[in-house]
Amino acid sequence: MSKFCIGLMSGTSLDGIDGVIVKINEDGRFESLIESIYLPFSKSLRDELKELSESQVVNKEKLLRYDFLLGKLFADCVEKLLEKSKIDRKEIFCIGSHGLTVGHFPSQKKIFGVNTAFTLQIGDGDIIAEKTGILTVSDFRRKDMASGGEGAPLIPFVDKLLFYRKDKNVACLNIGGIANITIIPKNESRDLIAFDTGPGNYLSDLAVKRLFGNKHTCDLNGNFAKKGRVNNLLLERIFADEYFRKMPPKSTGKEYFGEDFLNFVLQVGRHLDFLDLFSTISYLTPYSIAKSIEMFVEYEDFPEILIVSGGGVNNEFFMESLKNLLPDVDIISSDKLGISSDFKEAIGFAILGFNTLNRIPSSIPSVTGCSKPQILGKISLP
Ligand SMILES: Nc1ncnc2c1ncn2[C@@H]1O[C@H](COP(=O)(O)OP(=O)(O)OP(=O)(O)O)[C@@H](O)[C@H]1O
Ligand SMILES: CC(=O)N[C@H]1[C@@H]2OC[C@@H](O2)[C@@H](O)[C@@H]1O[C@H](C)C(=O)O
Repeated sequence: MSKFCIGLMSGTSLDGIDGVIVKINEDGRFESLIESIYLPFSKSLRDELKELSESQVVNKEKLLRYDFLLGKLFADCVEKLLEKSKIDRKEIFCIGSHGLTVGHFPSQKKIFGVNTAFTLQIGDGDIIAEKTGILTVSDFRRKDMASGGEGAPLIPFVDKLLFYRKDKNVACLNIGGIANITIIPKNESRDLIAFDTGPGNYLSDLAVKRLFGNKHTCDLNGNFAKKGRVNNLLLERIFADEYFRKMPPKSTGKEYFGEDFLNFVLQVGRHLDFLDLFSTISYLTPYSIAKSIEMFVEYEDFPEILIVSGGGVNNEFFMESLKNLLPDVDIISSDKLGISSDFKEAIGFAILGFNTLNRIPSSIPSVTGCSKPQILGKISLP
């Protein structure tokens, strides 16, 4: 019998909460999207979350209170989903909640002789379970990290489930705050490869505000970027960043491709016209994605189709640049294949929650570098 599951996601763009109700069959296969909702954060909440997730100095009390606050906002999102869908909460098998990442430090650092690496997503699962009365799985990344993995990306499991094809190598690209890809070889005996390619909407959102004023929350449809000309010298200088040279598994975050990175680019490109400067910053996203895919040119896994999701699908400059950079790849939005590009990750966390409760491992060693496939997350009983 298939089951209703709820997925909740709040990503690195800090724009709001995506929530879905999906139907999953007993083998763990996605059947259909039943309901979806997007709850944007207010401007002042965004600013607080930005401070919390970017500042090096953490206000302990603020961190803990926001852990609670987000738990409550995620629970509100569940209530809205139930109301909209008219589904009784007793019919929901589980909630899978990603939370909101406030820190992600996957590279090893020795403290008191011990190698450490960890990640933190807030929006406590206990609060969600208590307020909704529904079994909740949260905190998905830490078990992977505990076994030596990067803790990200986790959606590749879902990408394979949704998009695997026998006849073609497929790549799934999500352009969220950070961009990431999953390469799914048609030859099932080959390993899945997935990693964060680098910047995504977050860097573009920061740059648009800095260069064109705070009234802009993003580069709507890529309109500013389309007006400028990419400066190749600046592009090569910023593409020289060591993250782009690293081999997968690798993951990154706003700590890396955020304010500090933007300050560096603005400093190096200070002599440029604002539109050209912005176009170049923006171009770094499709350029680094295309270069990541080109790495596979010599391999049998080179993707013939690129299925794109995430808010970046709406950025025409990103999409047009990708098409020019990858002329041999068929680039389509996941919407064309029946998976909402806005809600793919929320759908993913509903599936990951279902996996946990069915003891299905969701992390993949070839993707995150964990020592063995892990059953992820923490379970909060209602
Ligand atoms: N019409 C549009 N034009 C340009 N950009 C857009 C448009 N609509 C959404 N975006 C971009 O998409 C972003 C939100 O993307 P998304 O919801 O995929 O991010 P996320 O889930 O926070 O990211 P992540 O996958 O990194 O966790 C916005 O911050 C904005 O930059
Ligand atoms: C630590 C963290 O929150 N990482 C996110 C982030 O946003 C995109 C990219 O960086 C990806 O690695 C990941 O999210 C998706 C949902 C994932 O785990 O697949």
